[in-house]
Amino acid sequence: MPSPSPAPPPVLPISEHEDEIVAAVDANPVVVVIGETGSGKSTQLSQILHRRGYTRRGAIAVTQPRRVAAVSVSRRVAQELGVPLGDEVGYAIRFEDRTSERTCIKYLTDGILLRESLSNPELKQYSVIILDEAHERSLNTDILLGLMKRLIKDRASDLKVLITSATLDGLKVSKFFSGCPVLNIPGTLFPVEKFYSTDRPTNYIESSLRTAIDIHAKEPPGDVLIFMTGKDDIDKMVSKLEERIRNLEEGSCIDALVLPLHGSLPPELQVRVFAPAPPNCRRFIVATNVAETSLTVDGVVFVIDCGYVKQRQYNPSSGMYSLDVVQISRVQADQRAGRAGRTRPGKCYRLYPISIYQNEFLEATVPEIQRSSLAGSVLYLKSLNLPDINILKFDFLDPPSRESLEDALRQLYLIDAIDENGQITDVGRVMAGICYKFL
Ligand SMILES: Nc1ncnc2c1ncn2[C@@H]1O[C@H](COP(=O)(O)OP(=O)(O)OP(=O)(O)O)[C@@H](O)[C@H]1O
Repeated sequence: MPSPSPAPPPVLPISEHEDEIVAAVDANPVVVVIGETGSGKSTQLSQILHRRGYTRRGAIAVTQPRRVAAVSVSRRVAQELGVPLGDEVGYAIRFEDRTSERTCIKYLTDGILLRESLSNPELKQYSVIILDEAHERSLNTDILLGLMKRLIKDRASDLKVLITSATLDGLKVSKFFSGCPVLNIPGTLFPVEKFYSTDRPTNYIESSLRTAIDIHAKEPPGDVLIFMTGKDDIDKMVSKLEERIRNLEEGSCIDALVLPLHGSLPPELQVRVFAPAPPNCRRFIVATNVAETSLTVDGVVFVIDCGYVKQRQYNPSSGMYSLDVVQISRVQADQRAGRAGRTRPGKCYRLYPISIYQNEFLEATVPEIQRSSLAGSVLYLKSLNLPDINILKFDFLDPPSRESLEDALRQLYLIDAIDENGQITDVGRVMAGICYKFL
């Protein structure tokens, strides 16, 4: 089968800093790369290092906190290099491994990299590990940050680690990695104009609907990405939006197609959003925060951001999780806005006043590690058999509370996963394998 014809290489802000990036990577085991949304971190860094010979000794792994991002970014990189997906460029996500022995650029979820390190703690198959979207502060990425810190001591001569983020506090990460260099890549590709509401709406679904219909009626062609908090809101939004579009006067607007996008959608339905829009048709993509980072949906010009997200919160005193709708952080708001302006100028409608963005939103999302049960992660760390590891003193970028670490140890002891000395049991090892099989 002939290879797909290569897309013209984009001149992205990051491409203009290729020499500087390569010089920093040549000279240091760890480099932090901070770049604005759409500057090219996810798609270009791996290609730059591949071009400069870093795949001669091993593959480049690029982690993503979300499956849909691992698939879509690897697809884009394969397209840019003009190779079939699964050959030199591939991806590995839960239940799906699209790589071969020839794969030298591999996109994978952070959970899959953790699973790989269970059977191969030194991750010798990789010459470069890029932890992408570190600002998301997923639990798995935070554990990987700690593991990378150990790993580069053992593999200082043959492993490079890059940590990339749109907004992560570079100095803090640099300090964590003993003062490693931080490269700030300025510049975005296209401008995104931001509009704020004067008040917080009482009903964000209704307000998003009104804004979407307004765009459809008044704005030139361009797809609309609408952020909702979860599947239930998305289902409601999709059916109401379809109904309102049906009720518009015939011929008053171009055609419309409404597509949901969330983590529990089967992959074949998720990828529908990456297919080109039918001619003369505006697509409305109604998504959770799976669309917040790394994704480029070609055609998206307008973003509607309700300012909320559904977040799991663990309470170690009760041992219970709650699922709460909470305000997003400024980092998340900027990531959401950054989904527009990637292939052309865009507009972002924030359904909250600028004062809320500036004064009420937290600067960054609370790291998942500080709001999760750590039983699975502690079990994982124990199963690695790392020498001299003390879980209560494991080197985390933002350490979880002692209470949640002790809670995790207690829970693991109660289910016989560790013994009274804190050593992992045979049962614990089986459990760790099962946990990470499903990541
Ligand atoms: N599937 C795609 N279709 C069209 N253009 C794309 C696609 N994927 C990437 N691009 C182009 O490449 C640019 C860089 O994308 P990339 O994902 O590498 O940026 P990034 O810096 O990682 O952004 P973010 O931090 O927002 O994830 C986009 O702004 C867009 O112009």
